[in-house]
Amino acid sequence: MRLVKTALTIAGSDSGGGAGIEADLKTFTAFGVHGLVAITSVTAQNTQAVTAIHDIPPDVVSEQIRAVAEDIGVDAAKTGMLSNAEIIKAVAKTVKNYDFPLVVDPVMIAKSGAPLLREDAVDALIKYILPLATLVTPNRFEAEKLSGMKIRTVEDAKIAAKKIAEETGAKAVIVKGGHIEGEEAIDVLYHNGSYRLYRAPKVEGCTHGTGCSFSAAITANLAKGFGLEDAIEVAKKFITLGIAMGHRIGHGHCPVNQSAWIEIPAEKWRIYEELTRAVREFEEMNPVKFIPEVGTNFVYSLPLPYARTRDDVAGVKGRIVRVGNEVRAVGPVEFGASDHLARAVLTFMKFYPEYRSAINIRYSEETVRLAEEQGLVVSFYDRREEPEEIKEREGATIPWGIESAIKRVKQRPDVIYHLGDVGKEPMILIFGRNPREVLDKLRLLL
Ligand SMILES: Nc1ncnc2c1ncn2[C@@H]1O[C@H](COP(=O)(O)OP(=O)(O)OP(=O)(O)O)[C@@H](O)[C@H]1O
Ligand SMILES: Cc1ncc(CO)c(N)n1
Repeated sequence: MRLVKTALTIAGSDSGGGAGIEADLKTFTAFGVHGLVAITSVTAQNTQAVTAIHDIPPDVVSEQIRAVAEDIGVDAAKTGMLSNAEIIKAVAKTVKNYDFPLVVDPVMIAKSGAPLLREDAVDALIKYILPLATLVTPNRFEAEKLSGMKIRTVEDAKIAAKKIAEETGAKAVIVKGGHIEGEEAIDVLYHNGSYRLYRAPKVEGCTHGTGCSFSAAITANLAKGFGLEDAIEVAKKFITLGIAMGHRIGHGHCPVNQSAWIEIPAEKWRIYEELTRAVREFEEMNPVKFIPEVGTNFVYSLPLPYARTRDDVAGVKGRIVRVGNEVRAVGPVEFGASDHLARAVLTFMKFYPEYRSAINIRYSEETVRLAEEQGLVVSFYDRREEPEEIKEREGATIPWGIESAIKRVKQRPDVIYHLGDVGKEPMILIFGRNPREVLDKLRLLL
């Protein structure tokens, strides 16, 4: 028995790695599905343009499908760029020999505006491929072409989805809302005679490869045995995250980030483990004299580009306090458990992205002197220099303070302190790439 599921993509290659086969394979991997490919066309492409297209001979496309289907087996497949009518006919003829579910992304034009399907091949797509589709995933413009009607609203999308299903014989159609006006990206599914809407807020981010990655995510989840509607639900979450976390590369439309889906949870788990261990070590060091009145926190942030808000930074819930003669963490390590120190580390990362961990300890002149003697780079900020408009803005003091302390010294600081203000306890912050490094610096001060 084969334990891993397989998904096949029949599509073109995007040398920029943002769309096409490359996006599909990354998406399959993000869902733990083994990816198979039948390349239809090689494009020279980047985030700005498609500069060359070389179609693969139709019999070679068919043979790629046959080779993997016969030996390995295909749990679900998708089509992307099919380029010309001959390839379309060859693909239709070959996939008919097998009974895997087929998701058809009717790719016509790239984000950059380049045609990826010959004008005269649209009819072939309708005639030969759509009748075989478990699901068709047109964007607004593709749906207009396939239905022959204008689409401006969700209501229009509903009519078009039904029309495409009824006229082509596709089992289900989802008209995607990325190009339809509005605050939300609403995708309209027509399936088994009824509608279902999939909604997500429109996010600022990277949209090269959204259609490919979305249909690949649906295909991967079909391969895993999800029902169609559940597969789409997961794919919708996946694509929304991928757009928001897009890789800022190239000079045109930047690509979706398919690995955010697995990287964020994996990193969170690693951070949780490392920080929990470090907090235990800190407790064992029992540095009673380092615990300030407000308590200590110890934080560790997700890496960039995932570190955006305090919820992306792990800390100790309830802080680390002094109980009699002992140092104890009040609660467990959790993401979002720190406010002040999380903001400090997020600001620090703007200047030194690898420095993701920090701890705050009680201020004393002696500790600051010791840090300097030990060769640590020490800087400070003075709350009395804080501009009025910063004081008035909720949560702005710490970012301002950390930034001014960083700018005060030529090297990257290890330690930043401030002397407090009315009702504000003075404090020392120690920064490091990870909790281990923070503890190593702290040991120098014991
Ligand atoms: N800015 C956005 N914010 C959130 N979701 C979006 C955004 N843009 C597109 N989407 C979603 O991404 C998915 C793909 O839709 P889109 O309409 O962008 O496909 P496409 O035009 O085929 O993409 P491609 O550029 O790869 O051809 C859909 O689920 C859509 O709702
Ligand atoms: C190869 C390829 N397939 C699909 C798309 C759709 O975005 C693209 N830009 N390039």
